[in-house]
Amino acid sequence: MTQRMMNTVGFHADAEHGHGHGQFNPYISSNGNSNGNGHLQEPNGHLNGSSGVTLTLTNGTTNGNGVLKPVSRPSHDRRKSTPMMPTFMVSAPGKVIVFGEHAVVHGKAAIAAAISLRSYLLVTTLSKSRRTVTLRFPDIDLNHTWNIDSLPWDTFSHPSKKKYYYDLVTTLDPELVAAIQPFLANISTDKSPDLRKVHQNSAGSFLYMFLSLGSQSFPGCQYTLRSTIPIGAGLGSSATIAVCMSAALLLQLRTLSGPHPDQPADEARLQIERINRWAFVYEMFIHGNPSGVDNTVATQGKAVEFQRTDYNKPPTVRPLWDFPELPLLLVDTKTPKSTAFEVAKVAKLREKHPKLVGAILDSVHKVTKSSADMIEQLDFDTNSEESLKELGELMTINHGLLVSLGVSHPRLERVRELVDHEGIGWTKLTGAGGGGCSITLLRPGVSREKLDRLEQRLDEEGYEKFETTLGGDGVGVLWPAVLKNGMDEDHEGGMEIDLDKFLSAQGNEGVEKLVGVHGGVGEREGWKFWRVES
Ligand SMILES: Nc1ncnc2c1ncn2[C@@H]1O[C@H](COP(=O)(O)OP(=O)(O)O)[C@@H](O)[C@H]1O
Ligand SMILES: C[C@@](O)(CCOP(=O)(O)O)CC(=O)O
Repeated sequence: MTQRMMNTVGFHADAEHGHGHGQFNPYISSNGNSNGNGHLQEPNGHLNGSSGVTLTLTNGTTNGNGVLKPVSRPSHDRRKSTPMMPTFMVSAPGKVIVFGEHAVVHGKAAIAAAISLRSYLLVTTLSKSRRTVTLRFPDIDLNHTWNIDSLPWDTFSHPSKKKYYYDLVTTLDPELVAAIQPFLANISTDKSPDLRKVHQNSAGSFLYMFLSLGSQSFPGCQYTLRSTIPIGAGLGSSATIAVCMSAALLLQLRTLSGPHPDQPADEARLQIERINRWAFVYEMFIHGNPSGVDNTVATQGKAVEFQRTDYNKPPTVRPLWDFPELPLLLVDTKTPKSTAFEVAKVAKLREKHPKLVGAILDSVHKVTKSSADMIEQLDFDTNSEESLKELGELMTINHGLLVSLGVSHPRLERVRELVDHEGIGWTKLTGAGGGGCSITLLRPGVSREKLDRLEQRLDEEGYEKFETTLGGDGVGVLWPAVLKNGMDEDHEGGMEIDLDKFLSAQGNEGVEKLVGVHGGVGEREGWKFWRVES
């Protein structure tokens, strides 16, 4: 029988959610109206922007579990101070592109699936008197603090520039990018030029989003990120950070409803859409010309067919609910690459040979569409050699087309060669190429001996093998940051995740054990997700 991943990951009856600590509710203010979708409207009929939301929500109180409850007050009341937000956490998954990378940047279709490796962002609100915002990204040795009041709010809030949380932003405004530059100048001056550039890029993406969405009244806070995804390996690490940051800021601004157990799928979809839109802005700053597929999968999770034909419009995203649990081997070449560089290389090649490269991109598109059709056929069976062979052949073709676009790497070709030599399966690069990761669809019934031999060779040659499942949940929220993790629990059976614990968790295992969405034992109580699967 065909094994379908959707049965194995992340699906629980709603009744299991919403108990324990911190459940979100749509926040309807006393003077704001709901538009029927649980979204706030200003009296003038417009949806609130970030500043509007801050205003209308300052009358919320918590129920002791960090759940905000709307409280009515007459409109002439003095504005009261916002109760301090509990420390909370957001998380987003990495991805593999199964078909269609690079072609997707040029308007063709791609299929991508979420993986179980994830990024985790802890958001700590500071006391009212501390007017600073800090990025703490220990994985890349970045720790930088700005004074909130010194940031260029005037430039970003000018009526000709101001953007709201519901806006679709498809290009970066050069004037706003320029306004940020002075605030990047003194970052990591003691680090190597390359690392400094990475830090400035991360910080720039953050500031662009923070200044676009926030306002000067934003509380002081610290954003601490840890990730179990290898950086720059083609598994969408940057998109996970983009999604975590977007979700965190939108939650801080209280512009999101949910996630909560009885949330209608349509409403959940809208929240996901909003998070995704701002994650795309972050990605634009990091990569220049992203397709949006990475942030879409990191937000929505599961597996999707994605296509963006017009960059001024949202992409077409078709969830592949029945995406099969493919027997995949994920190999990291441990060769760093730059997505921006590889994407620019293909664009240059296309400029030089428009017809030829156009034909290659069209072929990739056809491969992607054929594989989507194949996967969705009822008789596709992950235990059948025939089904896997058909899909595997499409992977081989896709890889060949990527080679002809010039984005493979000798280390990727070496994996393919080793796999082909043993007749173990079908291999293609995944992500931007130029290094990074490959995926191999394993042929059923391959002997353990052959697999061991391959693993030994890969090990000897400095490759790293990852075990991951495909199609897990998208962006998740832990509000407040309290978890049952079998460690040092309090009398209520939960453990507060504080900054020190988070920073001192040892390696990927330590992070997973402390805060992991799954923690190795299925979905954990506490983490909540926007459910869009209907
Ligand atoms: N754990 C992390 N902590 C901080 N920043 C990260 C982390 N992982 C990724 N990034 C950011 O994402 C960039 C890598 O993105 P990219 O080149 O697209 O690789 P990937 O293929 O993994 O997405 C890094 O340069 C950094 O800016
Ligand atoms: C090459 C591309 O299709 C995927 C890049 O993925 P990654 O950054 O290598 O994880 C670019 C994009 O879709 O924006």
